Amino acid sequence: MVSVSDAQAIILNLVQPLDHQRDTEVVDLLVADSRILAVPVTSPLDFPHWDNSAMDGYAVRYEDVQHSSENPAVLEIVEDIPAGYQPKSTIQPGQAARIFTGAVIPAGADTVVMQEKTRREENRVFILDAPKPQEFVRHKASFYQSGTQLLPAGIKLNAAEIAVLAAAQCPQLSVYRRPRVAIFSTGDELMTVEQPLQPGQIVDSNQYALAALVKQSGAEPILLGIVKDDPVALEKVIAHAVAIADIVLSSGGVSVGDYDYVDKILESLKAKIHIRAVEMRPGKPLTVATFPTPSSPSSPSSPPTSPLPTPHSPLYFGLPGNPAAVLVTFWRFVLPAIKKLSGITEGWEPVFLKVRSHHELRSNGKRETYLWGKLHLIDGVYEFHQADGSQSSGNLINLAQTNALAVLPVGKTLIYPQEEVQVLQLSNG
Ligand SMILES: Nc1nc2c(c(=O)[nH]1)N[C@H]1C(S)=C(S)[C@@H](COP(=O)(O)OP(=O)(O)OC[C@H]3O[C@@H](n4cnc5c(N)ncnc54)[C@H](O)[C@@H]3O)O[C@H]1N2
Ligand code: MOO
Ligand SMILES: [Mg+2]
Repeated sequence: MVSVSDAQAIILNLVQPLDHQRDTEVVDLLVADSRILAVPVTSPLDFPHWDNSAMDGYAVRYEDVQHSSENPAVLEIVEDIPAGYQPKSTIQPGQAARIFTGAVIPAGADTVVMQEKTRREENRVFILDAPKPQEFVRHKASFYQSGTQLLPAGIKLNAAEIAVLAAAQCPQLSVYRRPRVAIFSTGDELMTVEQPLQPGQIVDSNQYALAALVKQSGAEPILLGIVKDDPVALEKVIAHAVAIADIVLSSGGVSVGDYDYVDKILESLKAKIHIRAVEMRPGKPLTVATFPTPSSPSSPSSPPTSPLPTPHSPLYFGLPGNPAAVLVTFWRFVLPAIKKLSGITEGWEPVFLKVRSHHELRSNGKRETYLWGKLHLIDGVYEFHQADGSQSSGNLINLAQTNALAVLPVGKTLIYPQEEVQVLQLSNG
């Protein structure tokens, strides 16, 4: 059994990020949000493109107005310059141009006086207060110099990056393709959400949970359905899954029961098993394996998803079947792996915050324990509230609305109310 931190290190070490040449696609800017930029972007444009005004007011020569606080300068207005127009005149001593925010500074002027510090009389303006030299001029290239790197590869495109790319006139971009994550559930007791349940049967909620988690991570879920606890059926699905996906997630069948076949089949398919159990609760029986190359081509009876180009090295997670264990192991281990695979160059690891606990929190101290609940903001300070009801890994119901997991390290059995506790903040919260 490995510790949680060793498991994280082993897993991240196994992840081969997508290739910046082979694993990319071109997308329109309007649908590029949340994608990962695959090539650095440079622009032939300076930002600002030209000296422009930061205020509505008057473009002036500083030397004309420097003593205006004691003795207001009176300047002749020679031109009106709204945003979007190229000025025609060169401002001479004793002259000014009416100018508006974002408009091009005319030649000869070097300073803008805001409107509120002036008085207008027909085509003359009185400067009532001396500005600072070059005040309210946004200088050409002062935000960005053309030809230098505008955005690096490996970043997620959110609203700010999309705005930058739009301003730099990039209507299309090269981004990493979405990682492909195959998902299936194992168990004779499992039914889909539409099927009537007979005694002993339950709904395969893990498939739905994992599909949502994978989609939220930016990856593409490939749903392979429910597989019976039957070695032949399992072997066929696993072989297919590793041929078509970057990451495979199965749930169930990784403990020591007579019908827990996943590890044996991975071995028969020549997978290398790196982790069989992790010192955590929930989530102890977690299998992590790699397939150096896809073990077989896509079988004819499988869904029509084309194989990934070889070589690719799929990473297999055999998640425990208990519903809480599935969510916790996804958040703790699978999500960082998807992030690293996706081409993001940094920040794959989970984010832990130190907050105070509202309640007493308990663990048996034997495994690193993850308790689910909610972060509340109390007077600007986060407080962790454990979910009411059972923290059994078979209980899915009180996981609804979870936005954080409190973490009690091995050996820690009790956290007092108001004591500090580490929490894993969940991005879906
Ligand atoms: N003798 C031992 N028994 C168990 C151990 C152990 O160390 N020794 N570990 C326990 C822990 S901890 C966990 S977690 C589970 C993991 O079991 P498996 O991964 O083998 O999963 P299953 O046996 O197939 O199912 C466990 C449980 O989860 C329900 N389940 C399974 N799949 C789904 C699904 N897709 N959707 C909803 N619920 C699902 C299943 O019905 C079982 O109730 O093993 C413990 N046992
Ligand atoms: O470790 Mo298991 O996931 O608690 O039920
Ligand atoms: Mg089992």
